[in-house]
Amino acid sequence: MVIHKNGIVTANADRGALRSQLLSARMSLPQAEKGLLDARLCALLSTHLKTVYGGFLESSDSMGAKTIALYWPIRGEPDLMPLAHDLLDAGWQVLLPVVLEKHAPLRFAAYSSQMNLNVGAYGILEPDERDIVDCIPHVVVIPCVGFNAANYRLGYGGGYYDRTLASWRHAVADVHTVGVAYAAGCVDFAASEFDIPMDVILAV
Ligand SMILES: Nc1nc2c(c(=O)[nH]1)N(C=O)[C@@H](CNc1ccc(C(=O)N[C@@H](CCC(=O)O)C(=O)O)cc1)CN2
Ligand SMILES: Nc1ncnc2c1ncn2[C@@H]1O[C@H](COP(=O)(O)OP(=O)(O)OP(=O)(O)O)[C@@H](O)[C@H]1O
Repeated sequence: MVIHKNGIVTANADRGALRSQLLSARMSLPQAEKGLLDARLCALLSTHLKTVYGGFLESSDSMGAKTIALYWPIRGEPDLMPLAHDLLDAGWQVLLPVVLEKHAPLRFAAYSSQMNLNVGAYGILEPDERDIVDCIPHVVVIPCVGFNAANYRLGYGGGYYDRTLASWRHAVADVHTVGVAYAAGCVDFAASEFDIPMDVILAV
């Protein structure tokens, strides 16, 4: 048995039970509180990007614009889309995940402010597949249902981000992975064989 510090109790290695308890806790976060936390997380991510990349306006260099993969929020995930618009204004290319095929790596498509999004797999809004780009993003921001002290994350159990990062393994040193979560998502669990730790977890 594992007693997590936020009071959740699960059997050892029961990722499914942990996932569903974390999800119901996250979905019951009051809207007003969520709004404040999301604004803090946008500010934290923005500061982090400035620290790593030296200011938004230098997002273009001789190699072209910097690319960042965000996500369209579902199931009470932090909403970082307000930051997407600031990043676009500052010259970043913003990408969103597209599930073209189940049990396969994610693809990423260019997002722009006025675009219409389609309802994709799992009911998640995503850009049209004609906007898919083949590049590996400089930064991938990954929502976490839970995370542990060693920067491993728990997602929805599809293994999509793990498969995607594994598929970039030859270039993975160039991809900066940022897990984002609410602090209540910090729990103890053992990493599984496919789990790839995040470079950084930002939690509010
Ligand atoms: N906002 C957002 N978009 C994202 C992700 C994400 O984590 N967040 N993804 C990150 O991967 C991908 C979608 N991944 C998903 C994986 C599983 C389920 C899902 O509903 N799973 C079922 C159980 C799985 C099964 O047994 O087949 C469920 O929860 O009921 C949803 C999304 C791509 N887009
Ligand atoms: N690189 C990979 N190759 C093959 N299967 C993989 C790979 N990565 C993960 N999987 C499979 O995906 C399934 C889900 O993995 P896991 O529980 O780690 O998902 P998750 O990280 O919570 O989900 P997600 O990344 O979609 O948010 C597991 O059955 C695992 O075997």
